[in-house]
Amino acid sequence: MIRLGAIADDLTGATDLAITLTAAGFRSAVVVGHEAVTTELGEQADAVVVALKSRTSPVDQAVSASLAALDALQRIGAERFYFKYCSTFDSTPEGNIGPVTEALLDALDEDATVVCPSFPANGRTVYQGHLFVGSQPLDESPMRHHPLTPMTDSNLVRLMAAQTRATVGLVPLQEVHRGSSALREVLMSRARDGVRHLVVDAVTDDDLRTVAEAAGHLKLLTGGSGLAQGLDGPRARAQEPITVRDRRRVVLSGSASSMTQTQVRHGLEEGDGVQLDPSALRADLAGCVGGIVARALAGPATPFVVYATAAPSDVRNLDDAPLIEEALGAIAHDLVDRGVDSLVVAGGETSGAVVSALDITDLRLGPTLSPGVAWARAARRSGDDVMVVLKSGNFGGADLFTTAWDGVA
Ligand SMILES: Nc1ncnc2c1ncn2[C@@H]1O[C@H](COP(=O)(O)OP(=O)(O)O)[C@@H](O)[C@H]1O
Ligand SMILES: O=C(O)[C@@H](O)C(=O)COP(=O)(O)O
Repeated sequence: MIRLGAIADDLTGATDLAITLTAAGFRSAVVVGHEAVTTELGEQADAVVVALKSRTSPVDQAVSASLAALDALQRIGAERFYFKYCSTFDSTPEGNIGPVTEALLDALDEDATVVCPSFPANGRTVYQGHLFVGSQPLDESPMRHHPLTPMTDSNLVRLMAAQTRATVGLVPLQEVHRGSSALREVLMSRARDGVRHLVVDAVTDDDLRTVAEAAGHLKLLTGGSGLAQGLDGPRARAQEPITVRDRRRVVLSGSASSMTQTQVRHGLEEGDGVQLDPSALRADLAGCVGGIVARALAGPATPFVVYATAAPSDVRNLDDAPLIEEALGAIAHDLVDRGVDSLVVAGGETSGAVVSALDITDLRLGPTLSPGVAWARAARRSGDDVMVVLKSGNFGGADLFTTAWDGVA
């Protein structure tokens, strides 16, 4: 019987959470969409994370996909749940974090939950309800210019209140520092007073462990992956061995995040690459894909980086986003068809597109490269496996695109 059922609003978020759950001693599996949740999986894993692509989808679609995932997880025995969203609270003014949390609480007949995106290992902390990225408030960080979910406020209470009709309240750090028993009393009493979404401050991993312990009575937790450090798995040895046979090292980057831009520039200095040109893609998608695949296969570039954005000025028209995703998915498909057995993919939406083009059903996490970034063995519906790193936009060091293969190749 699985101990934890999780729902992640994008793919990199799902792998990020599974990395933390694996470290916390859960045998974890990431599955793509609710249809891939099976009874066998429930027997093999202690935690199942359903990866959705719902972060920027219309609210009603995000809600129905999340409820379908909840239902599938309940069917394989899950009684405790985790809604994973971005540690930078990536969302639109109307959702989808608020409406999905609300719908999950209703379906579970629960009064309240915590809202806890803090992830100190990657510089995301929450103080007095304000989300910081490193030393900058969220709205002064590069997230202000994110192409799909620009974040122009750092106040989580205000952001969440705009996305839900229910009451949102703040549990400040002082309450967290009183320890888990006292904090649990606070969470319970605020819930009795009708506060449904409890934004809890946390600036260190210790704070997160206190929050997780205090929230032990809640059926639903919500947050980034950091909060999951405080969950106790059955301590199974859970990491998947990763083996890469093919020498070619290809990075597919649709991410427009500032860390990815640094990684793209570094990768181009160390290896080779090509930038996607939306107008050329629009004119002849198949021709562009074929040309790029041929160049990547000519290798052995270390690495070969296919990228959409190397500088903020590269993002000219957001309407190009689906075309870029389609192209990167098609490139991934052709490369794997021709024997490439490992790919580093940057960006959550982009990872969703690549995973769907490769018809991947589930992922098991292998060695970690940096907080929130790890290799995974991805099982395809066709029966073969491919090794992937699905990198969240702002995660990983500057040299990730060159060093990712050290130790597995
Ligand atoms: N130059 C560009 N022009 C238009 N859209 C872009 C460009 N670069 C990236 N995108 C789109 O922006 C989105 C980036 O989201 P994602 O893959 O989640 O990465 P991140 O959140 O790290 O930026 C994708 O849909 C991608 O196709
Ligand atoms: O919590 C996080 O920051 C990540 O797991 C995540 O969700 C990042 O999303 P993308 O930047 O869209 O990859």
